[in-house]
Amino acid sequence: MTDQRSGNGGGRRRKGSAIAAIDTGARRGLRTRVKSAKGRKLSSTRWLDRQLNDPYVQEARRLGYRSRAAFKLIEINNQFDILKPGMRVVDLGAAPGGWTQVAVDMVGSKQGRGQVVGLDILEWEGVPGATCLQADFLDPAAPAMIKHALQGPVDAVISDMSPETTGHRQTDHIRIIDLVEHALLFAEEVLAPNGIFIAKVFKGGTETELLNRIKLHFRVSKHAKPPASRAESPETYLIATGFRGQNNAETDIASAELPEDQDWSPV
Ligand SMILES: C[S@@+](CC[C@H](N)C(=O)[O-])C[C@H]1O[C@@H](n2cnc3c(N)ncnc32)[C@H](O)[C@@H]1O
Repeated sequence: MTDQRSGNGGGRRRKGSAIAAIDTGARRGLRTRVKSAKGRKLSSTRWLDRQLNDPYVQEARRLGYRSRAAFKLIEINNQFDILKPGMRVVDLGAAPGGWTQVAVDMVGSKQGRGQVVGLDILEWEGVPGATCLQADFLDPAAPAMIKHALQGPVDAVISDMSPETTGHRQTDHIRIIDLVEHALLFAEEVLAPNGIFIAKVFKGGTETELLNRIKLHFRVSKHAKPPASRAESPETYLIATGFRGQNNAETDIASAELPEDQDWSPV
């Protein structure tokens, strides 16, 4: 995976070796530390301390991943065998780019296979091998912007989008569900038959309506909390596979038009 790495940093990396390194006891250490902090707000010193002691943070730095979140996608993929060479992937809530880097590696877009399009509301640095866009996904023009960048129907829509949390459980829940619903509607438009949808949700909060919709459009749906997801975080991931394919993705993507009053060029 040496040349497939999309970020900074040097050294060679074999497939899965990052996770293997963390698996050897370090993850157990992480769990202990995180549990001890559970329920308490961390001071900036303790936050820094936790960052320095977090093996995922250290491993991300060593391997040139832009975020420790990269390992969540690697672990989800290890568990569900989702991303494969040649796939076309849309990554929502992509900044600073950890998932995008992993997706680029897995589909082989740097070697001319597959395609990765990432989007975030924040300013972010482009990831080599991916088309990186900056826009609010809730902006009505954002789906057209992504479709415009796509070269055909999508195999996986993956969303790690999360709103800024307020600490108020119900507000945070409503905000993330809103993002997931928009991501799901978009996935229903662009996915190829058998496509995959992954989205971050908050535990205990996946609305029945949302789950019913997922069941209608996908053959299998599950929840997963990868080990890299901090134990005290309410986040969990919804994994839906086997898109039933009742759409016009090919035509819809090919005919997407952008409003002219804005600069839509990739970052
Ligand atoms: C947990 S971070 C994603 C980390 C990323 N997956 C990685 O591996 O580096 C969540 C992201 O969701 C983005 N986000 C939240 N609301 C958004 C929106 N309305 N449109 C686009 N991105 C959004 C945030 O800006 C943030 O970068």
